This record gives sequence, C-alpha cells and structure tokens, in this order.
Amino acid sequence: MVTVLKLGGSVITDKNTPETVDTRALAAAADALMSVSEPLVIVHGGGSFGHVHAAEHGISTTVGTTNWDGIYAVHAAMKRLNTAVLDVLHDRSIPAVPVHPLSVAERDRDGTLSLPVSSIDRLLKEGAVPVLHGDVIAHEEHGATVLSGDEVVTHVATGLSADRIGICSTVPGVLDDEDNVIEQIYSYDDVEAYLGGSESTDVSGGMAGKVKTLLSLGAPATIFGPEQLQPFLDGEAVGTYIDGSQ
Ligand SMILES: Nc1ncnc2c1ncn2[C@@H]1O[C@H](COP(=O)(O)OP(=O)(O)OP(=O)(O)O)[C@@H](O)[C@H]1O
Ligand SMILES: C=C(C)CCOP(=O)(O)O
Repeated sequence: MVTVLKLGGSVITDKNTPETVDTRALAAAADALMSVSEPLVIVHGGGSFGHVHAAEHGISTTVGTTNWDGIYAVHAAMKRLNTAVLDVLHDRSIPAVPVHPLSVAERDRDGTLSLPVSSIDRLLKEGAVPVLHGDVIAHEEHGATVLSGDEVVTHVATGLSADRIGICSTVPGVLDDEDNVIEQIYSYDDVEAYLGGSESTDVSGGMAGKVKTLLSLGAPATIFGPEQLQPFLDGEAVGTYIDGSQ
C-alpha cells in the first residue's frame, strides 16, 4: 500500500516572501505524517524557493535555458527547501532521505519525461521515506527546464503503481466560481473555466497546470488543503477527486 503525497510549496512556504519556510505549516504537516506506517513517498513543490529563481532566469516547464548558473540557482534553492523539510521530518524520527530529480530525470526533444524509480522503490523496501521535489532537469536541445512537483508525483506514482495519491495544496480542493469545492473531475473541459494560475510567482501553471497534470496520470488522485491532510492519511475521502482514466 504505497502512498505518494505532495506537500505544495504554497503550504510549506510563505509564497509571497522569497525563500521563506512556513515553519508552522511544515511542522503541522510533519506531525500528521508521524501517523503513517505504510510505504510513503513525499514530493514537495517550489513555493517561494524554486519559482522565484526560475522566474528570474526565465525558465519554465516548457521554456529552457543553457544558463547553467541560473539552473544551479534554481536547483540550489530547491535543495535548501528540501533540507528544511528533511530536518523537520527527522526531528520527528521519520526516516526521510533526499532524492533530487536533476540527478536522474530528463526530458527528450518532445518533452517526454523519463524518471527512473528503481532506487526509490528500493529505498521504500528498506524502510526509508524518499523526499523528492520539483526541480530543473536536462531537456534535449533546450538545456534545462522546470520539472513541477506535480509531474514528479504522476511519474513516481505510475512507476511504483501507488495505491493512493494526494496533493496537499493551500486550498481545500479545486474551487468553482462560487468557491465551493468541486468534488470530482473527470475532464479538463468541464472545469477549465474555473481554473487559474497561482496568486504568487509560479512557473508551473498553478491550479490549471496541476489539474492538467493529474488528469494525465491514468489513476485517481486527490487535491485537498492542509486541514484535510490527517483525514486523507487516515483513508478518508477529502477535497477534489480527479480521475482522467475514465
Ligand atoms: N479553481 C481553482 N481552485 C483552487 N485554486 C485555484 C483555482 N484557480 C487558481 N487557483 C490557485 O492555485 C493555487 C494552487 O496552485 P499552486 O501551484 O500555487 O499550489 P501548490 O502546488 O501548493 O504550490 P507549488 O506550485 O509552489 O508547489 C491556489 O492557491 C489558488 O491561488
Ligand atoms: C520551480 C521549481 C523548480 C519547482 C516547481 O515545482 P511545483 O512547485 O510543484 O510546481
């Protein structure tokens, strides 16, 4: 019973202040994770770390660069956030280990992602909690482009045949035009009118990018807010259920 969980950058950082961890929100999420005894992969987003540097250097999920100083600036920021997450997990004796996508993932000329999961699978079997993150990765003939945490979730979840996939963002789910949580999404067209980017600097498309990525997953996933993290981990149905495989 493998769970892949994304902690949104909008949850664990103050997305309006560059390179600022939301220590209270991160601690609350880590407290909830202490209850997990089954195999767990954590992925975190960029928040005020990766997105700010990626925007500064003009890098997005589709627009690449060969400015390796800029690429390193984005990756280094993501590693600083990753270390902050790992420290908080280790404070709670959660056996977290970092896995950096830049070291293993790539996109081909058409943008197709390859992200091998055998080392993640082995870490899980040995009892560790791999902690991946959105990153910059090599992209054939484009230098490097941004890999969103949502793409990491879909690829790792597919590769590991994960049983549960959760995306904890700052909102309680995907909202309609009256701010009600949409309970189920099966097609992008049905909800496109409600979807926007992020309110803060974000190079991976905010909620619109998230829904599009999750619909391509081929398995159900759930988007929910920080208050629903514990209920999600307890197996309850929360937030917005997204399934593009229907
Ligand atoms: N219909 C919608 N429902 C909910 N949120 C929406 C909607 N349209 C746009 N948004 C925005 O999308 C944001 C969530 O996307 P965002 O990419 O910021 O989340 P995240 O994955 O938690 O953060 P990060 O990308 O840094 O990891 C919300 O905070 C909100 O501002
Ligand atoms: C901006 C970078 C490097 C990571 C983006 O990941 P996301 O916050 O999950 O979209």
